[in-house]
Amino acid sequence: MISRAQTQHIKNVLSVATRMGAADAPDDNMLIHKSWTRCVNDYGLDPSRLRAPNIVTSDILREHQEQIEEFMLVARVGMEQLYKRVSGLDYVLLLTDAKGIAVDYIGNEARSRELKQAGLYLGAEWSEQSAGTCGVGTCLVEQTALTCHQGDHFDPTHIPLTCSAAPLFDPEGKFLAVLDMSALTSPMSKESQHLALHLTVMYAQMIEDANFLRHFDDRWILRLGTAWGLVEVSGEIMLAFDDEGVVVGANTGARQLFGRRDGLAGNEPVGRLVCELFNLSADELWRLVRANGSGDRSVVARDSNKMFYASVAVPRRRKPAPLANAAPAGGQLLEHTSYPILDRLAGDDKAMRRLLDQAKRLLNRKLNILIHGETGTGKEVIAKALHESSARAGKPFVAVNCGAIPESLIESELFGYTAGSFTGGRSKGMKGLILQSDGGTLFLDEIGDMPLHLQTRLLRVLSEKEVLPLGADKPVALDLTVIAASHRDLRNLINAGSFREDLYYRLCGTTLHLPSLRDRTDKRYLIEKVLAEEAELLNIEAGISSEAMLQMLCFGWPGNIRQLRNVLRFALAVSDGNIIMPSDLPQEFGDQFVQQGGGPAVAAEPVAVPVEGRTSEECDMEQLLTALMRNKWNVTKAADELGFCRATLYRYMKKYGIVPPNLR
Ligand SMILES: Nc1ncnc2c1ncn2[C@@H]1O[C@H](COP(=O)(O)OP(=O)(O)OP(=O)(O)O)[C@@H](O)[C@H]1O
Repeated sequence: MISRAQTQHIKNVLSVATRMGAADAPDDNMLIHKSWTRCVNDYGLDPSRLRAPNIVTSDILREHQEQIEEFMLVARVGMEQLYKRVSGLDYVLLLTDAKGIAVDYIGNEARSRELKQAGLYLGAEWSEQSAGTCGVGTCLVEQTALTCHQGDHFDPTHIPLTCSAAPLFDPEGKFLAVLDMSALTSPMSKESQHLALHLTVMYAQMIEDANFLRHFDDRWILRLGTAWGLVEVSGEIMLAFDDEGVVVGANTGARQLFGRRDGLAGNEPVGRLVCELFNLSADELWRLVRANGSGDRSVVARDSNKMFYASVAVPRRRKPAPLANAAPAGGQLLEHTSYPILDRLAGDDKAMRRLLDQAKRLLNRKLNILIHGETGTGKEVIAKALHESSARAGKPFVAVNCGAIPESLIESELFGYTAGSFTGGRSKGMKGLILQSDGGTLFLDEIGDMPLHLQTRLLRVLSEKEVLPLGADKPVALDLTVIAASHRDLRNLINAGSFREDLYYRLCGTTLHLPSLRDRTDKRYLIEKVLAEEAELLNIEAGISSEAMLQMLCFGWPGNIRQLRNVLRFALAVSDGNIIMPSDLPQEFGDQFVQQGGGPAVAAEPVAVPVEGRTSEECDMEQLLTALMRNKWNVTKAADELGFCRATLYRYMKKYGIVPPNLR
């Protein structure tokens, strides 16, 4: 049902789109009106056809995320900072890629239904072609920051929204992403969004510059600014150059100064000598490096005659020197990326592989990490693996379950106490768990259960890097990495007032989301791995029958990998031989299998499968059965899921002797 306001909006859009098409009359809302015209004339969109938001599938979303995943890590830090600035104002932050797909999102979880309905959500497609004129889509086309406020939107369903968007470019100057700050409701006047646009532009620039510095962390960086005291920290204009003084990268500010951004004419600074671009001799350039912030730091750009203050930062990381007998000239040395402890945590599950790649890149950075996942998904296991793969391996790894320590003891356990400082304490006092982890990693499991007053003390430990034991008059300095974990969404706890927002931001330098076992596609790998580990403890060789394997693959695993380990331990204990049979599994396995329509359709005779490796035939049968059971034996749906036609699916069923339950 179209409202009166929407009908008026449609008329307005169509009248502008046809008028502008005839004579490109300038007006005060030019960008928006040009976009309406494109939507009608170029993309054939009809404003009277209301569109539901297009949210892509999780597989497609993952593909888009994978394309820019390194950049996303940097952007996430900026987004969290920005969200902190605007929290309580009901804004949502979206990061879209250059195709307009929202690859990252931060919003109020309590309003996630409404936000999803409006398309302000992870996976939403906001290109102009798909959504019409909007903050992200129009920013993508115009490559400039803008606010698309209420009636500026093309689609009448979007007219309650306000969206401020800013473009992000990669270190080569190519369009990379859009940062968008949107709200479901806002005051009528577009001016009300002035600050929102300003903040979006500012954080987009900060993210872009952080990405630039990450990309060129093995190069010299020349920073230029117009304020003398701020030039070391401002990223207004940055050029990366090599040991010969040749520019190898320029940020957006520098590209604008030299009149060129991707595709636009001008003098490309990359490839030229720094001394050619400014009135600087080579000696003066290196003097700037040595001056380290003091002395005369003014330089003048030769093209524009503009004066700037300059500073030069030394490379943060040196490229490894080529090895003797290394690859031929031009060949690349591979970076060392093998971390066996982390690598063994997953098989071929895409989400886990991505998470592990992300984890590897975080190693040895001074970042605290938050791990989120259902109980038993392996949060502590991954925290320990991160510790053991880092330079802190060999130093203490101290795990604390904040939910398991009685509230009355948690303070003394964590912070420790001096002799005689509390009744019932040890006479010599006690070094708390925080201090015990000095030099290593402190793993705080179930951080959401930590009482509020201790959150305040923990925050102080993290920000000041020192701890004050109970009864002590002087704090003790420490150096530690904190990995915190929770199965609950901490943002909900923040909204409910039981978790400190500042502590949350301090803890989540980055967040790793562990998938639940039922969603993992490497269940067979995990079953075989945990079975091998349990068998080794008993000093036996163990295997598993095809049917028991099938029942385990089809099980829902509410207790995740912990439950898997317990089930295998139980099965090995009750098994007659060393091959686990369906009868060795707890009762609920058989029950769930029959409810899903499984049963003795295949491999009535138990067959031991080797713990390592499997044939492609077994794999196909397994996929086939899983798809059939997941779709309640609906052959059409199962075939769709597998990407076969029905006839092919029937052919496979015949080949493996799979009989649907209703025909048995
Ligand atoms: N990748 C893995 N490979 C083998 N075993 C694993 C793996 N991940 C977890 N486990 C096993 O699962 C069990 C639970 O792991 P862990 O304690 O790390 O889970 P958790 O998510 O921290 O649980 P909780 O939220 O209840 O504290 C342990 O027995 C652990 O050995």
